[in-house]
Amino acid sequence: MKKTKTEELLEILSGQPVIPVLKIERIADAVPLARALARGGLPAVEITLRTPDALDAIRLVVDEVPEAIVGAGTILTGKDFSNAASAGARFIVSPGTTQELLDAAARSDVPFLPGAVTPSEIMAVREEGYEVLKFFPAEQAGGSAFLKSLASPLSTVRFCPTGGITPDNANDYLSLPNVVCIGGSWVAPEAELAAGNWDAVERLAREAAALARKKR
Ligand SMILES: O=C(O)C(=O)C[C@H](O)[C@H](O)COP(=O)(O)O
Repeated sequence: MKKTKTEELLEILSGQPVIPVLKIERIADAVPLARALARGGLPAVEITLRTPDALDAIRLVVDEVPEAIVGAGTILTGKDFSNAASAGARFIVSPGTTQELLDAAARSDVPFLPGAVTPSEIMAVREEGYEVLKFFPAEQAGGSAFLKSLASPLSTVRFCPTGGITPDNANDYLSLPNVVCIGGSWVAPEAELAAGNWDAVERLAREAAALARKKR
């Protein structure tokens, strides 16, 4: 039987503890970066639409790095959604949720990870059929303590928190029952990208991939 979009999304997100959030300034970095992350054990990545070449970067990685699972992030409009889906993104991530995005997601076969923070926002998105959500900006919005408090009243909802997460606080999130994975940019630091230091990126990815969902 064909998987539902939620099943597809959960399969991708639960495959690794950390989803790298990538801002690709130089298109030439896209392929070696995705390869280094995959070698380190993080094949699923979120390429954000925050740079002019982001859609081209998605296309390139989809074409040239078959081991990568390419998602698109910073999706703010219905047009962004359809552009990213056409570029080959396998999942679509937004920092928040709008009706326009929900409509675009409903028309598409590509799974959507919508953002929500407050109980009311989460309940509204849940009414639309979403039970796997992005929680952004995680640290600034209340961090792991906030997420933990959502687990009992909103027990069916699970999150991928991002924003301000580092190796130092990663386990605070990964140890929560309502966290599927975390997102973060620390595995692809700008300085290492600028220097083309793919071995360093691979090392960071390997460390991130080894983060365990251990209990506190
Ligand atoms: O662009 C998006 O779609 C976002 O929601 C933002 C990113 O997830 C965070 O910017 C990552 O946060 P840092 O790891 O603190 O850099």
